[in-house]
Amino acid sequence: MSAARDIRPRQDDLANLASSPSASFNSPSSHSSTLNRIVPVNAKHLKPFATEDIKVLLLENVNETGREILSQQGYQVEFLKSSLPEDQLIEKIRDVHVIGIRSKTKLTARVLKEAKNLIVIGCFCIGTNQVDLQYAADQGIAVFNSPFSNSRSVAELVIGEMVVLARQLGDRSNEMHNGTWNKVSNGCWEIRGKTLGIVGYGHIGAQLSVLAEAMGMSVIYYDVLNIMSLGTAHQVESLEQLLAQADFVTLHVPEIAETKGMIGPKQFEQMKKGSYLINASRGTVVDIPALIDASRSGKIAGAALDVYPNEPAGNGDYFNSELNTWGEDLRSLKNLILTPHIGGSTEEAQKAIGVEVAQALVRYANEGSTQGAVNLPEVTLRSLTMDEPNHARVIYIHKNIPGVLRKVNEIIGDHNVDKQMTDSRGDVAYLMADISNVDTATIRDLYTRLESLPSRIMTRILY
Ligand SMILES: NC(=O)C1=CN([C@@H]2O[C@H](COP(=O)(O)OP(=O)(O)OC[C@H]3O[C@@H](n4cnc5c(N)ncnc54)[C@H](O)[C@@H]3O)[C@@H](O)[C@H]2O)C=CC1
Ligand SMILES: O=C(O)C(=O)COP(=O)(O)O
Repeated sequence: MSAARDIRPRQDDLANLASSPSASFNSPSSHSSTLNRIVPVNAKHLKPFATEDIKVLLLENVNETGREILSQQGYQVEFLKSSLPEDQLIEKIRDVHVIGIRSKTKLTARVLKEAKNLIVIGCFCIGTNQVDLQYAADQGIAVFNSPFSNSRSVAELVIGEMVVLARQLGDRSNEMHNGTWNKVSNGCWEIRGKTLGIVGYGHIGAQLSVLAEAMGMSVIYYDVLNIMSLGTAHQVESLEQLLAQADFVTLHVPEIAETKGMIGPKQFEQMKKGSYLINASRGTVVDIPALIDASRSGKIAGAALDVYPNEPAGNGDYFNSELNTWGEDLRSLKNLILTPHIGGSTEEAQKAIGVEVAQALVRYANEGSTQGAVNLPEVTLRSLTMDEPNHARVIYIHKNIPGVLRKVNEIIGDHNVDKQMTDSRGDVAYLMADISNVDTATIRDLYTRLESLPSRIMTRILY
């Protein structure tokens, strides 16, 4: 069995590498020109560095299932319960190879520019709008998420909220907490027989559709894609049609340019009088001042919000509601449920997300597999074993321009390439090749030559 080693870009090893007899390294000028280092690692699994060298930063209270998987790899795992303000994030991210976040932490181009050692981002949630995915891809940084592990939790929350809104339970409960007995049936309804309008019929919307029908509701949905309906739900052609028919409108779209302010004054006008709005997608999808107006005027009979345009960083922080033009805020409204972005916050969801995303991070760091990545082409080769002596896996992330593969194959083609896979996504391409019968000096030489190609974004060699 051979010793397993790895070559990886790493900024803080200038001294080690500059003295390397078999390779020359230039000073770093950008993320993609950071330096590499060669570290022996344990022979059972191939690692990108010596395991104890990998620095992982986990923010926003990532579940312990994920923390354990990463710690068991021997990585250095730093865990924080909340997100960080941008300046502190920039300080911390400079040093780390792997970062795990949830929906709050914004990984903008400005932040990522400082992340010289970063190879991968794990979003321990569904949404990836908080990450500049294209910038990350352009730097060769892979991004993973958990596409559906909390979908059911969100769908169940929405079902619960519809009953709570239809029966004004939030207000009744508040009154009782204040010592007031107020037994009313006016404006209180069953949800059976009502129409639910789902905007965005993806993982959450579709799951909700099934649950709502089981409660006796009729389901209509609007989506930019033509999507097969479940049960007896049916797709409508426009948002306007949905708003005109639905007793409950619930939003399950991603935060993208097209969905910002999707529900504003005009859409509240188009809703049925006495209907309800639920938003557990992203805060920017609903115009909050318009919601306040629609609630004050009695156009809508209630609303449930789980997400906000500006959310506090951590527990205990002050929640500041936006105001309408009259200076009225959300907290003053009747029959309004406000929850602190807990749609996906169940034990089941968080445990499953912890496992799923941490495993993807380990697979990427240890083996280079981009299966499930949201910003890079999905490329995978079968798992590496250390049974094959003098075996190396070349990972070459490069600009998707003509002629690159010829150049790469000129470099690796003199060796025994056992398998190779390449794919592109937009301007970025990802190549993986397993090579046998190569010694350390050859690996260094391959690395140096690949690094010197103008198409290079990031080179990693696992061995
Ligand atoms: N409150 C919470 O804790 C949680 C919130 N979320 C949010 O919910 C969103 C939806 O989640 P999933 O259902 O898993 O996403 P998904 O990607 O499975 O489904 C989204 C659907 O929205 C549709 N869509 C996109 N743009 C649209 C537009 N302009 N008009 C109509 N439909 C449009 C898509 O075609 C897709 O079918 C996530 O992006 C995330 O932001 C997700 C999980 C938890
Ligand atoms: O999964 C998502 O997109 C969510 O919005 C849940 O976010 P969270 O992990 O609770 O910060």
